[in-house]
Amino acid sequence: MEEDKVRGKAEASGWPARAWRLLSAIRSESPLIQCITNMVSMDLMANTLLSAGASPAMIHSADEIPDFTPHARALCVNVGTLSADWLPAMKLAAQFASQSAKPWVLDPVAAGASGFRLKACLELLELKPTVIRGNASEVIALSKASLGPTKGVDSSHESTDAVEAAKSLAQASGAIVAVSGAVDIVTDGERVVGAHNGVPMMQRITATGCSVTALIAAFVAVDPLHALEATVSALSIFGVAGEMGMNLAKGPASLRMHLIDSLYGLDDAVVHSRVTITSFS
Ligand SMILES: Nc1ncnc2c1ncn2[C@@H]1O[C@H](COP(=O)(O)OP(=O)(O)OP(=O)(O)O)[C@@H](O)[C@H]1O
Ligand SMILES: Cc1ncsc1CCO
Ligand SMILES: [Mg+2]
Repeated sequence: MEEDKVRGKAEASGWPARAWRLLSAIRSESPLIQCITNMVSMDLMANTLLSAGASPAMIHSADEIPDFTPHARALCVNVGTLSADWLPAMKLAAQFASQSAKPWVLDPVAAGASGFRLKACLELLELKPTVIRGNASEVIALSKASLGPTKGVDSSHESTDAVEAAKSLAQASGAIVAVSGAVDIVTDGERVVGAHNGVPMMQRITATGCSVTALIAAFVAVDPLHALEATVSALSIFGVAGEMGMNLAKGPASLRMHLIDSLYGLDDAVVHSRVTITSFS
């Protein structure tokens, strides 16, 4: 009943139509998305982008960035398996994106887990990401610029614990900040919007967070002037794919497969009936 009310409110706001329009734009335009990401996530991230209709390229060598990055419609930078030799390429690609006013999205994986990682994330923040997407612990660590109680790449907090941290990070950085969790929170520092889709089993598949960050890059690529709306749409669509996939899954491994199939097969009717996005302020 409560859920019906939330869905009704979301429907009235036009979010499902917007999410469907953006997914359709990705399918028709097939934007090229450059991903510099961790080694765990490469496969799921590339397959997530392909199943949504985008064109992924996992190109991370600094030697290639001057030639390649100008051709990408958006860039995704993820520090999950960071080492000192990868950081300069991440920065170079972010600089190219920023200079050419192309959207780029930062995933600050385990930002509070070590001083090296936190410093790297803070340096990347200086290069003005369009969107930052992390779990609650990552957003809290980045917002406070301090090491945190950490379970490594997994969150020790709920997304709703990180609303104030997300708002202050958005204000300080100028980026849209997204916090994934049971409710995905998205803010520009003033407005706060939530996407209520997804299933808890998505946390049991490694790199679903990384993959939705890349999906955000694809959504922002097709609507760069509305980064908040594109970000929350991507999170909701990925969550809907998880919900549809869960209907067929027996556990995390089959959910991984069915989530990708469901993302590929999403249609107007499913998007309109399931996308649940509400404003918090
Ligand atoms: N309790 C939950 N209920 C519904 N969906 C969830 C829940 N927790 C996470 N999700 C969804 O799972 C996806 C991954 O979010 P999560 O917060 O686990 O990212 P993450 O910690 O960065 O993951 P990773 O580092 O493995 O990539 C998001 O799409 C999010 O909406
Ligand atoms: C498990 C893991 N370790 C470093 S990155 C990564 C993928 C999820 O963030
Ligand atoms: Mg993550």
